[in-house]
Amino acid sequence: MKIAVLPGDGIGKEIVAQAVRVLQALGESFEYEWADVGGAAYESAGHPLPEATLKLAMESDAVLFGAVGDWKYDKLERALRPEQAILGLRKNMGLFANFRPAICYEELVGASSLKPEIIAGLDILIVRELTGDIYFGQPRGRRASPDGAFAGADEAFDTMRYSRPEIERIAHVAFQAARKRGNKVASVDKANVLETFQFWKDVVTEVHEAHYVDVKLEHMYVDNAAMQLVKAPKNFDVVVTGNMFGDILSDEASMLTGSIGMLPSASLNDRKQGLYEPSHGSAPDIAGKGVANPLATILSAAMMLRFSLDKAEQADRIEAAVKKVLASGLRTPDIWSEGTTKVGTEAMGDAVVAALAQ
Ligand SMILES: NC(=O)C1=CN([C@@H]2O[C@H](COP(=O)(O)OP(=O)(O)OC[C@H]3O[C@@H](n4cnc5c(N)ncnc54)[C@H](O)[C@@H]3O)[C@@H](O)[C@H]2O)C=CC1
Ligand SMILES: CC(C)CC(=O)C(=O)O
Ligand SMILES: [Mg+2]
Repeated sequence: MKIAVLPGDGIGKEIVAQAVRVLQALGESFEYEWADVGGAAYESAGHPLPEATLKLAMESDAVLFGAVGDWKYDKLERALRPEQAILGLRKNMGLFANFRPAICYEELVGASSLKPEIIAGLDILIVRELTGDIYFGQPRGRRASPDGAFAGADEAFDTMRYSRPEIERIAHVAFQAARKRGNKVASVDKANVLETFQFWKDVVTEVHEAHYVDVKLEHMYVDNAAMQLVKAPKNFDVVVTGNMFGDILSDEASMLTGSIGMLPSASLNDRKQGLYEPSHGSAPDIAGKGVANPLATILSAAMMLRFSLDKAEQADRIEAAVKKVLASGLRTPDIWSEGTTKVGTEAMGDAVVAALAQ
């Protein structure tokens, strides 16, 4: 089985290196092929998603991805900016279903900025639609404002849109995931203001009534959901929402787990092919310092084993090894607290590899 390894930029290289070491320690005969992506590919090939990288990703059984982006590319024309690489991979591979599990490990209850009783035992799953919404909607651009109070002034615009099939398929994914967990789905929208999200709510309701009446469904406006996530996060089981709201809410949810460095993700298409990446970005502020938390990427590799490579037992082994390492008291700076031992990215990788052998 072939894994495309795309480390990307910033801490992407540091954390993916640790995830690959952990995968290699499993004793499986996976084939790995590395390629540049994002800013690194812009430097080496003049484009953030070169054809060869896309071809490799499309032909592989799974993609292990780090992160892309750096402030130094922010003035490039949009098509050449590193972030276009991850957007292009998601669109071209049809990776419409993004799973972001926010689990608070017992040992990290003290690392969260929330009170222990609010987050102890937390296990929620954010199901984010990943190939539609305002991130991909056309038209978009800049122009002279055609009408209104500021007619003639410069303006910029994007388009929020969702089609029925796009909403139906992500709703099915969320309801089916809920059946394997707490049997509860919160569909997050902004139906009180946006036509796109009134449609979202209508279609989710139809899918529910036609196929999943055994699953408890509630609808929640996104502003309320953002508040409820910090007030009473354990009331959630599966959260299903659009691309932009899912992006924002999953970063918020990451702090319920202790750090964004703990939140893995899986992005799947309808062929079981997937891209696996931490939910965070390239963290230019800490890149090159050897302090980034590699656990979100290592846990994403576990999701890859489970969802794309049919190696659920190996996924369990990695997750158990991560728990052992946390129980032993090792912490990267983002999850460090009094009484635990601060280590860097590589030492954390070493510890997970060692725990696998125990
Ligand atoms: N999928 C992707 O490739 C993504 C790329 N980005 C890009 O990443 C760049 C930086 O974006 P930011 O908004 O700063 O978000 P970010 O997620 O990279 O960083 C936000 C904060 O979290 C910290 N952080 C992130 N990952 C960490 C880890 N593993 N261990 C310890 N601390 C960690 C960073 O140091 C920073 O303080 C931008 O160019 C952005 O567009 C952002 C999100 C996703
Ligand atoms: C950089 C964006 C394209 C993506 C993002 O923030 C995410 O997927 O979490
Ligand atoms: Mg994000």
